[in-house]
Amino acid sequence: MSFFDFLNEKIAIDLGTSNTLITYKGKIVIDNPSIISIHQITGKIIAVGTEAGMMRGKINKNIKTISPFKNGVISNFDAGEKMLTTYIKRLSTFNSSIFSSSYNMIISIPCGSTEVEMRAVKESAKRLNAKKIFLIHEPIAAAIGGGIDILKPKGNMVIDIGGGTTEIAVISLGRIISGQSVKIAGNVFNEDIIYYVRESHNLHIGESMAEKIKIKIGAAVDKLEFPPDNMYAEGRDLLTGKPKQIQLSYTEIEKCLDKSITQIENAIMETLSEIPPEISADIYNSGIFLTGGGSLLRGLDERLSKSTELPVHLGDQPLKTVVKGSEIVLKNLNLYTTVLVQKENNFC
Ligand SMILES: Nc1ncnc2c1ncn2[C@@H]1O[C@H](COP(=O)(O)OP(=O)(O)OP(=O)(O)O)[C@@H](O)[C@H]1O
Repeated sequence: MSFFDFLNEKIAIDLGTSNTLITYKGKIVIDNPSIISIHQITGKIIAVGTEAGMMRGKINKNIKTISPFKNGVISNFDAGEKMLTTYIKRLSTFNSSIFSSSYNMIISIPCGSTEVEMRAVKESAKRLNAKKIFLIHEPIAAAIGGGIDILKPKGNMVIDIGGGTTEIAVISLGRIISGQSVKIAGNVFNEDIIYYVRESHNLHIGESMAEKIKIKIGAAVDKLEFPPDNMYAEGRDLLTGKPKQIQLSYTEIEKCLDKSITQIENAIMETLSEIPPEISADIYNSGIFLTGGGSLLRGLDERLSKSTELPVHLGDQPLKTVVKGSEIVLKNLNLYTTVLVQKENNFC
């Protein structure tokens, strides 16, 4: 029996810019928005997760709604820790002593994380009583969660489009050999929609409305086989100040997202142009694995396939791939030790 077998309790965490997912005993037990509402004066937690998300843009000046993670890393330490503590405490529904006992924890982080950011994540986890804390780069976890055997001497390309970052990585023998972490992902798509609606329809919409528009009619190509119906969007008329409703089509949203998607395409092309020819040959045959919530944008796989001239495989449950992969690594540490983040394998 190895050392790792003695560490029984295992928790995998995907601390995403948009969503926090936690697995415990092989099940996803927390799947909530990464948002917390805090009273500005007392510091008291008002709401966490879905409930806090519903409060966004609708609360009084004493209550602040905070997204503690920006571009995948903690930007507000206090709020991030409070949110994580609440979620870990919720695990006591499954094991009443989990918060007082110590456990093994794996946390996925973006490739571009600095030493300081990684230390901050580890420190927060330590204060949550975690015994051993492992870090894993998101694309590695995504590839494993997507069923790719990354330990083989074979090149694989993974693109994970999240809320804050798009992680582009070429992996071989369990290591990222080339890659980029670009700050263009779901949140920027929302900003594009807010800007477009303001400029073209004189309507000021909030973040939640932009998110709804993206999910209901967002598209990456102008011709869809199954186009969504037009939708109504509400906000404040910039000219009269009154509440107003407009109608939007998916082709409008496709146009306003085009610039950001082109930037993602450019980063993919740049990464492809830097890899060794043997790896290029592998990727020519195996194609690209596309995952993360942003990959759900209609027609994005088709568009990326056209621009790269490569097959693009869309994973199922793209919002859960990273945490699933992290969980697999934590359960099989003897096999996957080399894929964990260590100073010497921090390539991207
Ligand atoms: N159907 C959909 N169409 C388009 N975008 C979607 C859809 N569903 C979810 N998203 C977007 O996916 C993003 C969240 O994806 P995901 O949970 O993979 O990211 P994250 O892990 O929170 O972020 P990051 O990896 O950048 O830290 C959000 O921007 C959300 O709006």
